[in-house]
Amino acid sequence: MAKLTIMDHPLIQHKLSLIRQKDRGAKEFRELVEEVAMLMAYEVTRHLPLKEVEIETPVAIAKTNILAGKKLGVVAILRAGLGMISGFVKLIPAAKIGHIGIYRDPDTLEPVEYFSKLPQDVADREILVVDPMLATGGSASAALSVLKNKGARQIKLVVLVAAPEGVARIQKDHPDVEIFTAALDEGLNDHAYIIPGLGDAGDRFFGTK
Ligand SMILES: O=c1ccn([C@@H]2O[C@H](COP(=O)(O)O)[C@@H](O)[C@H]2O)c(=O)[nH]1
Ligand SMILES: O=P(O)(O)OP(=O)(O)O
Ligand SMILES: [Mg+2]
Repeated sequence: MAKLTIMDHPLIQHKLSLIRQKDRGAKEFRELVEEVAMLMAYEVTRHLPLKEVEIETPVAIAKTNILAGKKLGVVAILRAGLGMISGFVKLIPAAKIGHIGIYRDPDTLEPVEYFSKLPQDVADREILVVDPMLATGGSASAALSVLKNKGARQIKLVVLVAAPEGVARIQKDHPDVEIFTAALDEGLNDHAYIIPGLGDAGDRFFGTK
């Protein structure tokens, strides 16, 4: 079963509380999502392999560590996932970026795919899929299937807020995909919005409602 990690770093928790507040304007919302995404990128890359190299400091030769060069990709589920990309890329500038466009049909709540553009070598990269909200899990499950159909095998899912229903869906459909979230909320309302959640992340980020 997919492992679930709740990122309880105090800075992540504090900033998420600010993001959740309904009167938070789009400007601050965007800034905070970027900051939290950066902190999450820091946590989710803890396992990256290092290699020892020799460098010359102003004082002496030092044996020290650098990243071993594992290839990474960050894939945003549009639109809301776009908001997390800049935070990830600030910490992992060499990562390639992919986009998968999915919206939820407002009546059926089923995911509707409308776009996909991924790095060509997606199968050779560790892929970090980002979307602020994991509600029913339909969107993330569909995005993970798109990636697997293109050959991706090492995938992690990174969200700001998850509902237990969404976690269960990913653990059932994609038991190999580790999930990272800043919060595990109570559940879903009748329109499949996360309670208490933060509303529609895409609309809040882009100011479309
Ligand atoms: O509270 C919410 C719930 C969902 N979203 C948006 O929907 C998808 C995820 O929904 P699933 O039911 O898991 O498919 C996510 O991409 C968000 O864009 C939301 O913003 N707020
Ligand atoms: O999942 P949705 O329908 O909320 O899509 P978007 O991220 O474009 O708001
Ligand atoms: Mg939306």
